[in-house]
Amino acid sequence: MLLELFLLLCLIGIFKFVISWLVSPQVLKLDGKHVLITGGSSGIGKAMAKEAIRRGAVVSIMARNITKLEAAKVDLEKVAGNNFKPVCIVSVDVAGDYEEVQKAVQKTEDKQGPVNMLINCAGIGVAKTFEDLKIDEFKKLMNLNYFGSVQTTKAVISKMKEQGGGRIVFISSQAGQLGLFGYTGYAASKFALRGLAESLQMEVRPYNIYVTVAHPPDTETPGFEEEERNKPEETKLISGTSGLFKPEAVAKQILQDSVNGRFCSYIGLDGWMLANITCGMSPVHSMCDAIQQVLTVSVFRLISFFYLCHFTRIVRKCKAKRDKEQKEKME
Ligand SMILES: NC(=O)C1=CN([C@@H]2O[C@H](COP(=O)(O)OP(=O)(O)OC[C@H]3O[C@@H](n4cnc5c(N)ncnc54)[C@H](OP(=O)(O)O)[C@@H]3O)[C@@H](O)[C@H]2O)C=CC1
Ligand SMILES: CCCCCCCCCCCCCCCC(=O)[C@@H](N)CO
Repeated sequence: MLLELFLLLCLIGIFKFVISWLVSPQVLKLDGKHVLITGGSSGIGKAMAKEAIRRGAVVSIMARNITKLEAAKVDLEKVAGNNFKPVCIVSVDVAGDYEEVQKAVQKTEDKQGPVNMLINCAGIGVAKTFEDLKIDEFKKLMNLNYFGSVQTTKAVISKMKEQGGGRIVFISSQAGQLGLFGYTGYAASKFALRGLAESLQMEVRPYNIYVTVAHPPDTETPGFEEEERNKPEETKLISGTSGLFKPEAVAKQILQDSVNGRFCSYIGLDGWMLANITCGMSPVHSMCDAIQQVLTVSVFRLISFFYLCHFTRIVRKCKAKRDKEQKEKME
């Protein structure tokens, strides 16, 4: 009995030691730090810019449309109140020419100093069946959602290493954790970010740089409204299980997770389950997270069968409904 207790204590000790060695990020104080946000003129990116300003950061935003950028600048500068710091705006296509992206990043650094936190939020959601998605749409999704993030990250990483630390955030999606109806192009582009982020994290950890991949559910943004217009019924119903969130709540969570140096950022109950079930071999943030993952993976896998059953039924029902409608039309 005593020996068993001793062995158990030893095991806990070793576990604790391993985890503490795996990660020990310090919380990054955003006050006075330069936060650069791609896609910062709308939706989640704009909400993140607001949250960063509230925390005292110096903010730059990049997007293509200059009118939207200027309008966002006015809105964002109101948030700061007495603590006014001008927001730097730069118009650039993050999925375009790499030299242009480099120049754009340089412009923000000339004004606001070296980037302490990069948030890759420029992206687009397109929901269509595999058959309906055009090859050009597949390419556009990968080009913007994946390569866009590669380009801006590449443009900041060397200086961030030299500075001795920082944060990189990739905005993926819950559709970057599981594939679902309508997202053959979109989910692939978001899954790609995870491979990039895991590999990059291993490379840059010795430089005190922490990478975060955020997996938001449906969020009420202009981009989401646009995506909803011709979204298949199946995608709407399946995504709907995770609910619809406010950009402010999503942004707050992601920023908090990034300053804490967490690899995975999620929100909501489904988000929590998905984060645990898809943890794979991603970096672990704390003892608490490690225990949660070890204990919940198999239970959540079991629960996932019920979700999958539910999704299969949705797909079958929608097909039956469509077949019936088509038959009625023919008659
Ligand atoms: N809303 C949702 O339900 C969810 C969204 N996400 C992800 O969050 C991110 C933001 O989404 P959301 O806030 O809804 O999107 P919005 O459409 O509201 O905002 C997108 C932003 O990205 C900018 N942008 C788009 N294309 C480019 C480009 N080529 N170069 C530079 N900037 C660009 C847009 O400005 P401009 O057009 O002027 O360039 C805009 O500022 C996306 O990556 C999306 O996939 C993830 C999960 C859920
Ligand atoms: C234990 C198992 C738990 C399983 C939970 C499953 C929940 C699945 C919901 C998937 C939602 C996908 C939303 C994508 C939103 C998005 O990225 C677009 N709106 C972008 O515009």
